[in-house]
Amino acid sequence: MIRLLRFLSPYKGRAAAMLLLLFLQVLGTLYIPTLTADIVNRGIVTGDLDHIWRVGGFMLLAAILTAGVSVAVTYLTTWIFSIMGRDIRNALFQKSQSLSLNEFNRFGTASMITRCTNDITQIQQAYMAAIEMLLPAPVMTVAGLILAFSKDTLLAFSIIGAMLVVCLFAFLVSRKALPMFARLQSLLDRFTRVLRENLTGIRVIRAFNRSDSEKERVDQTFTDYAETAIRINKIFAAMMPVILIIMNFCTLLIIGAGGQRVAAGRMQIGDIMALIEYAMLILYYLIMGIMVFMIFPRAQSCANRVSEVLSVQPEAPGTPRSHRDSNEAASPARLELCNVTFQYQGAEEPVLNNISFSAHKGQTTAIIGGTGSGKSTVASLIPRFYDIQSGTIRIDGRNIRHMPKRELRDKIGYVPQKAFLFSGTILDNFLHGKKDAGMEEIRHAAQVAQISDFIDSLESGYQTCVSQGGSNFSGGQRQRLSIARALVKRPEIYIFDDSFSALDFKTDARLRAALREEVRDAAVILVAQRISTIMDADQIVVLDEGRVAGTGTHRELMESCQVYQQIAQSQLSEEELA
Ligand SMILES: Nc1ncnc2c1ncn2[C@@H]1O[C@H](COP(=O)(O)OP(=O)(O)OP(=O)(O)O)[C@@H](O)[C@H]1O
Repeated sequence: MIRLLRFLSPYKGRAAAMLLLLFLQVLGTLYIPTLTADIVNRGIVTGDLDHIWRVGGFMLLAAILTAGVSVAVTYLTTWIFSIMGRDIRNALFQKSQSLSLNEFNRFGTASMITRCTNDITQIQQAYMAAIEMLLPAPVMTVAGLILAFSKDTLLAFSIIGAMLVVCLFAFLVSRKALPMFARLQSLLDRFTRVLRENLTGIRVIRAFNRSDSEKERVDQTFTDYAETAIRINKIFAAMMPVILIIMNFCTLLIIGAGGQRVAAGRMQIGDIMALIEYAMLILYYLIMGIMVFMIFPRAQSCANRVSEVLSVQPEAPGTPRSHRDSNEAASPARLELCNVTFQYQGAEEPVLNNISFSAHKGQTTAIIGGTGSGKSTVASLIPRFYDIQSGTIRIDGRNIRHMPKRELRDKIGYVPQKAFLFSGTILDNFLHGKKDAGMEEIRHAAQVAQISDFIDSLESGYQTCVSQGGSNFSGGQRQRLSIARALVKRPEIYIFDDSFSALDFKTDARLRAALREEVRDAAVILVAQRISTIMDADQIVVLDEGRVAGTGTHRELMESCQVYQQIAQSQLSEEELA
């Protein structure tokens, strides 16, 4: 919690004003009982009406001012911590964008969503409660006790006695409640994860007739969360009557003992009223302070989870350099992979071993291989979604580790295996490729991607709404829209990660023909499963269990590479093979 206070620094002035006003609010709150005692002792008891009016008017003014100050404190507290929450969320989001996929996977999407939403809300609420309830507590207690002692020593000690009983009781309650708060947070993570899985995987669940068992699983998650929350609330529900009994008992004690002292002439009646109010204020703030202490561990565990993400040092960030090193010789290749070895975090062995190939401007380099041979992994290493363990990847002779990620990714148009569209309009999705793209460029990209006829046939054309993830389009349409989005960007390197798989053969062929013209200045990396998609490529890299089994053209590989021959034989007819 302390570490996150750095997010307050831009609002130091307002925070200082808030603390000053809070102090004034406490003073005002304590001043009113003193005036009450004065009215009773010197006005009511002596029948001095003037004194009652004078002090009563003053008391009204003090009450109005204190109320005004308290509104200002609440306003400032809410403003500061809402803005602070926004800033933490922004920082967390930006951090999550800068993490490598390895680092991101360590937290998981569901947990990242909980950290960005609920965790920060918990932190905000804890800070606000601390300001409004915890901070005034010591001032209120010390000042209240001083005032109580100034009225009567014995009765002031009875207030201290009540405070000790409240503290002991709160200690016993907190021992039970604190572990439950920690459990509640991890249950919330599970809750988000299961819910997300069920909502995104709804089709699979229905197709496999798993609705009932999934319903049970979701229900169990909700129940676990609800039961823990109910157990916590029960503890608090039981706590409140006990605390009220302690407060009432303290009031009775003050009235009983105070009455005897008034009868003995050692105390005035108004002092009893003041003492009761001091006792109530002290006990109220003490209880509120204790409550805040109880919600603090939960907020602390949320703050730890947020800080954990914020403090991640980017994995082997490399040193951005604007120029080539002396050992980074100018290379004719646009993209070069030299002895690249890569292992996923937590995996037992590397998925790629000593991969080397070069891709040239104006040429298509295809990557083919069996499922799980590492094709998509190669594609994801080029934009540095993951960092390699050994070897080098160069673009125009520059090691990609020495390039700022933004510069690197500006050079790349990446079309992922699973086409992903953002919610918004078709046009918005194209503009993701290039913010300032004109309509001409966009139409041209759509034509090359063989999707312009389809868009034109839609009633709202480029303004057609895209649902979350692009679910209102077919797989093939989503793929072509994703390809068009990459084309709008006009990058130096295109990476198509099995992005033609959902297209029929005719569209696939037409798209590749149009693409050849379009990408003359760029290097194209084309990952595919279908041999017909890559047969015409200038160069084909064959992967087998994370190693290069052969490199060459279709004709060369048909003669020299056994793995390629097997793939070709399984897919092509006798005629095509001949
Ligand atoms: N995030 C990950 N963490 C751990 N292992 C992974 C991860 N992603 C992929 N793998 C493993 O790496 C290997 C290569 O996967 P990759 O997706 O690159 O294969 P592929 O050749 O593209 O397969 P396909 O054609 O089926 O898409 C697989 O064995 C896979 O299990």
